[in-house]
Amino acid sequence: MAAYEDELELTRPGLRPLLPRTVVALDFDGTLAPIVERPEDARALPAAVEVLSAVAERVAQVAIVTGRPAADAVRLGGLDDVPGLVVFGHYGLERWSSGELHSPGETSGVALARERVIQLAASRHGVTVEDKGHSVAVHTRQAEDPEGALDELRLRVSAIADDAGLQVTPGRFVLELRPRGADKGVAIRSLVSEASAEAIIYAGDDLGDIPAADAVRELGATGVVGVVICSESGEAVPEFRARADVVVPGPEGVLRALAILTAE
Ligand SMILES: O=P(O)(O)OC[C@H]1O[C@H](O[C@H]2O[C@H](CO)[C@@H](O)[C@H](O)[C@H]2O)[C@H](O)[C@@H](O)[C@@H]1O
Repeated sequence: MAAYEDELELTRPGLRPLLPRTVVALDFDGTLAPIVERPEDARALPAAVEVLSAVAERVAQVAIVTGRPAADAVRLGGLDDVPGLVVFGHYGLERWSSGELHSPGETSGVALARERVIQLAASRHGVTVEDKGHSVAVHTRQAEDPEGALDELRLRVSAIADDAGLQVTPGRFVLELRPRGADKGVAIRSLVSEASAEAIIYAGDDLGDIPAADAVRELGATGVVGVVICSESGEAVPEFRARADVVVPGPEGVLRALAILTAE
């Protein structure tokens, strides 16, 4: 237990006094919610609401920044009980706070992409499509050879994205087709700016979290103290782990680190 505390304090000495002026931002899948076979079965750890509520009392802002629709993350996490929580969904395209969702209108190109990836998945055992409204995700975790299936699909999904005017965001056994422009780095910068924060803690694990980690570093150059936590439950991508100050054992480790950091 002391190890996290030591690591967090050693990584950024003086972080604790800055907590009232700190933003704590977390990814959802793999960071608050353990990875599961089917996206619809993901749930935040039962302790998440209690820990995040306690953190919210000590810091300037608690936020979730996820590739999921914001409302899905709130529902799957039971997060509407966390005071003052802000949830950026679709990598920042959507914003949820105090029960209100701000979401853009229909995103052009998604209907075409949806139709084409459903066709693609239909002939491939274990390849599934998650329809997220503003984006679609092609998952291979349930295929016999998830990595092989992902590799086989990359070029085809890329061609569909080009035709639909969308971008492909790869992740763990998933290729997402989504509107260009939003990324987790933009979301992190706006959270820090809105809160006039002097410190930012970000926890994540996947490729989509890299822009957030890079934003933390860029903000560091402007004097904002930053800590990047990698949630490692056996699947964190090396590119994100390499950017982390602290590696903790999965969602339980993330909650424990936050509880230690914000303990009185
Ligand atoms: O930004 P995140 O909150 O990490 O969301 C990224 C994507 O996560 C989800 O997929 C991942 O988790 C699933 C459930 O554990 C797992 O089955 C899948 O293999 C992972 O890639 C989610 O389904 C996507 O929509 C998110 O964009």
